[in-house]
Amino acid sequence: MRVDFNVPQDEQGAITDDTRIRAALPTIRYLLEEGASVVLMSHLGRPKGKINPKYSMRPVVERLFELLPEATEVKKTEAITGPAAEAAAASLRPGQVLMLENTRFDAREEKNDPDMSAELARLGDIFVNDAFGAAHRANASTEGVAHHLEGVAGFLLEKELAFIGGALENPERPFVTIIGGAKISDKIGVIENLLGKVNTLLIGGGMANTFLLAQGKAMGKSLVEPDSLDLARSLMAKAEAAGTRLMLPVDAVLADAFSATANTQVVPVDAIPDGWQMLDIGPESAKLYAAEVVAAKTVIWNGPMGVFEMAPFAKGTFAVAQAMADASAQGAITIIGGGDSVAAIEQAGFADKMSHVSTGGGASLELLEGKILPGVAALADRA
Ligand SMILES: Nc1ncnc2c1ncn2[C@@H]1O[C@H](COP(=O)(O)OP(=O)(O)O)[C@@H](O)[C@H]1O
Ligand SMILES: O=C(OP(=O)(O)O)[C@H](O)COP(=O)(O)O
Repeated sequence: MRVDFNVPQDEQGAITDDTRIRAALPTIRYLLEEGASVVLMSHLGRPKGKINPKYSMRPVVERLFELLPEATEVKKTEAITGPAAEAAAASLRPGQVLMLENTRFDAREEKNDPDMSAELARLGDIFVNDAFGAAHRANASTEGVAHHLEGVAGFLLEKELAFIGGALENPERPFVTIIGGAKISDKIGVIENLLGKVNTLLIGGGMANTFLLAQGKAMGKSLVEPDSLDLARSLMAKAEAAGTRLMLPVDAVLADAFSATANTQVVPVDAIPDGWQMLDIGPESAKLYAAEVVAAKTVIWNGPMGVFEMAPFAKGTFAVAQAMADASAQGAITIIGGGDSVAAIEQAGFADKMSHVSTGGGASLELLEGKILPGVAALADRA
C-alpha cells in the first residue's frame, strides 16, 4: 500500500502535523480487519535518492504505532526492496503491518524505474494506492508498481477524487471558487480550467495585484508580475466570454513595509499611494466575498487572501474561512484545496466544519487544473 506520509517535522524530527497519517488509517484498518498483512511505502521529504537519517521513516512508524494499536505489530525495515524487504514482507502474519524505509532513499523511485517497481511488486499480492498527496508524481512506488500488480484506490484517494473531481464535473450551483496565494503564474492552469465551470471566481492574495494593475490601477510597492499583465487581461476576457464572474478586491489593507509591525491603512484599490503595498484584501472586499461564499452550494478554496502569516494581514483569509464554515452549516459542499489554505482553516479552527480538507497541495492543484494524475491513471489502466 502506497501512502503519503510526507509529514511536516520540526528541527528535532518530531512530527508537527500527523493529518496525513490519520487520513490513511481507515484503509489500513479495513485491510487488517479483512485479514490482510500490509506493507506500507511512502516518501518523506526530498532526500534526492540518497540515504539520509534526517528523512528516515522512524518517527512516522512510531506515530503510526501510537495511532494503530490494534495492528499486531508495526515493523520497520531499513530496506526498501531486495531480499531483506522480501523476507520481512513474507514473514508478516495477517493483521501485521510493515513500513518500509523512505522510498526516495532509492534514486530509482523518482525516475519511475521499472526495475524498482517490479521489486516493490514482489512485496505484495495487491497494490492499494491511498497516496493522494503524491498521486501527481509518476514514481516507482506510486505509478510504476501499478503496472506489475492489480491496483486499487484506497478510501482516502477515492474520497479526494470524489470531492474535488465531483465538484468540477457535476457541481451543485451556485459554484464559487476562491483563488489566492502569491502569484498568478502559479495558478494560470487552475483559473483557465475553472472558467466556464464555476459561476463566480473570487481572486485574492498577491495574484489579485497583477489583475488590478492590468486594469490600470496603481499598485505602489505591491507584489506584481509585470510579465503577466497580458495574461491577466486575457483571463478576464475569457471569464467574461465563458460566463464566469471574476471578482477582484475593491479595497486593500496596505502596509509601508513587508512586516507584521508595519504601519497600515485601508483604502479603495484605486487609491493606493506610492510606497505602500497591498498585503490583504480590505474589509469591504471580505464582506463581498463572504456573501458570495455563503450563497453558494459548492465552494472550493485554494490560496490565502493575504499574508495571513502576519496577524495584521490575516483578516481577509479568516473572513473567507468563516464564510466557508457558514456555507457548510447551510448544507453547501465546501472543499479546501491544500497548501496554505489548509493551514489557515486549521488556524481558524474550522477544519472539521468543511466537507473536505484535501491532504494534497500539488495534487489538488493539478486536479483543479484538469490534469489526470499519473498515480490514478495507472490504476485505471489496469482495470
Ligand atoms: N498580497 C500579498 N502579497 C505578498 N504575498 C502574499 C499576498 N497574499 C498572499 N501572499 C502569500 O502567498 C503565500 C501563499 O501562496 P501559495 O503558495 O501560492 O498558496 P497555496 O500554498 O495555498 O497554494 C503565503 O505565504 C502568503 O503570505
Ligand atoms: O507533500 C507533498 O506535496 P504538497 O506539499 O504539494 O502537498 C507530496 O508528498 C509530494 O511531495 P513532493 O512535492 O516532494 O513530490
